[in-house]
Amino acid sequence: MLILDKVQKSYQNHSVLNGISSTFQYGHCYLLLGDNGAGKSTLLKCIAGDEKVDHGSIRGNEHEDVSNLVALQYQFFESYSFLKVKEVIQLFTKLIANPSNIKDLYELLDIAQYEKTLIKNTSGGQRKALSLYLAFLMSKPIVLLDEPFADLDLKKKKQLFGFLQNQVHLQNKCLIIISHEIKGLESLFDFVYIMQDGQFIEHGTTEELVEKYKNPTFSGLEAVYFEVTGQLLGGRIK
Ligand SMILES: Nc1ncnc2c1ncn2[C@@H]1O[C@H](COP(=O)(O)OP(=O)(O)OP(=O)(O)O)[C@@H](O)[C@H]1O
Repeated sequence: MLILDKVQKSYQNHSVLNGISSTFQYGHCYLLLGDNGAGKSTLLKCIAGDEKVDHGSIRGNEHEDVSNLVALQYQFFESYSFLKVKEVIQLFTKLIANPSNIKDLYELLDIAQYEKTLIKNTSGGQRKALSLYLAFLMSKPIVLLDEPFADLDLKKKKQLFGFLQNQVHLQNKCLIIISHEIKGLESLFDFVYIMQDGQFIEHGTTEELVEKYKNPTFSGLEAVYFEVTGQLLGGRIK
């Protein structure tokens, strides 16, 4: 279990997380929605221990340090410029105590097609795919993903959807996913949290929220997001 208790974080007097509290369980997948700058990435970095919180706490059961239990996929992978993709994967596989066998993810992300490319010459999409692969290679029980579906075609999105479902239900992981590309993927998410100005302004199970918020133009979570924030998923309209 991951417990956030009144988490606060500021950058140079700019308050980014304003007292966030919640509990996240293993075997569930959580969708984190919010406008640009709402604080979503900062929250994931704090959970991963990459950023220190100013006040409040992030912990597991019995006050355990969760940062060792967490793998974070970054939006951009900038390291190891002069290594090839395959070499980075080999390096990580050697460094990790119990690397996961995730051949299906390797194939799904078409990594074989660019495994001989230097990191500095890979495309943004390929780097993202590599960071997604490394996040799962690490065999951590809590995995935090930042826009994993972006840059994937519909077929790949569906395959990744299946992979993530398997990670949650068969591997009993806790996934927290920032994603604005959720059309047709809603059933992956057990719970939805909507962030605004560093706070959760709404949360609940996907079913509860879809039942609570209806809209004549939008359906599913698009309707929920519009009703709660007055904005379109992925773009402002107010
Ligand atoms: N290292 C940093 N130093 C200073 N300000 C930062 C830093 N990281 C984030 N911020 C600021 O914190 C706020 C929240 O940023 P964050 O990246 O967490 O938002 P987000 O919800 O993930 O946005 P997006 O959807 O655009 O990625 C923004 O105003 C951003 O400029």
